[in-house]
Amino acid sequence: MSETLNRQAPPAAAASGEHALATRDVTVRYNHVKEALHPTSLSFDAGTVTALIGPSGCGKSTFLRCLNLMNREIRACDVNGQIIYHGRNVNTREENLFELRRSIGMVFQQPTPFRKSIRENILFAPRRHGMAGSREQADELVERSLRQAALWDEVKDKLDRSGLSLSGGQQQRLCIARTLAMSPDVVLFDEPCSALDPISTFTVEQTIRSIADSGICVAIVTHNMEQATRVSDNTAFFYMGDMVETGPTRQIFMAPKDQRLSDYLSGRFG
Ligand SMILES: Nc1ncnc2c1ncn2[C@@H]1O[C@H](COP(=O)(O)OP(=O)(O)OP(=O)(O)O)[C@@H](O)[C@H]1O
Repeated sequence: MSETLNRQAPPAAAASGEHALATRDVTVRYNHVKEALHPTSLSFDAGTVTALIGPSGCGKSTFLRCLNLMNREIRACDVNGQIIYHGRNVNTREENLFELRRSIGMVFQQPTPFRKSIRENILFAPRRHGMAGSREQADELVERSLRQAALWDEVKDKLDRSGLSLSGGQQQRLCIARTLAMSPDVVLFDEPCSALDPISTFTVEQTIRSIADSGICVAIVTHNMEQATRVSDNTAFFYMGDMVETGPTRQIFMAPKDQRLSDYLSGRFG
């Protein structure tokens, strides 16, 4: 834990003055009534991992889904406030979701490979976006994406096998590779390891870290405090729909300011 917390400061992506992603007073209501997320302002920089932590039902997944407008897929869900992607508010009806989600990818709790070969899992979205035209380009994209997700060595000789034939941890890395194939500059992870064994978790965490180290902005919802300390640069703590405290991960875990965060970290509730 201390080794992770001693990590050097993340690349100064914010040196340019612009966050990869930010929210300003974002709120979410389900069924047009219940405010599950109270006004939340948070920013995310390229090359960093931000962990979103807090007890069950506090609104972390709700908030994460705001970041690529995924809550739009939920009926009667209102998202207000600004979601600013490279300086532009994308929380407008005019926003092209297809294009936005190409740049802001998402990996879910349960690995969800398509019922297709490993190769076709990677190429599915790029083809829909008119990428990966020639056989050579497609091969290059498959290899690059699988390498980035630390899966290439394990599957390079069986790219035509079904993605579903892989183990759970490999399936999750296939889903990560599939997301990376679109060359996103933000990747959102919603509890990506909660269905995985410890060894697969370790590999996925390393992958998440290397994705951020390659310059991509990463946000991850996690229940696992150790995981937050291992992979993240910054942490935001949510409680009952409020983003209560945020800061460098070391500070959040070593010197929490808010009593609720202190209580949460000491296991008084969870
Ligand atoms: N589709 C939905 N419709 C109605 N209410 C919802 C919906 N999704 C979430 N909620 C409610 O919004 C609140 C926040 O839920 P959310 O899933 O964002 O919390 P969370 O912190 O991610 O929890 P968990 O860690 O258990 O996944 C909860 O009260 C939840 O019941």
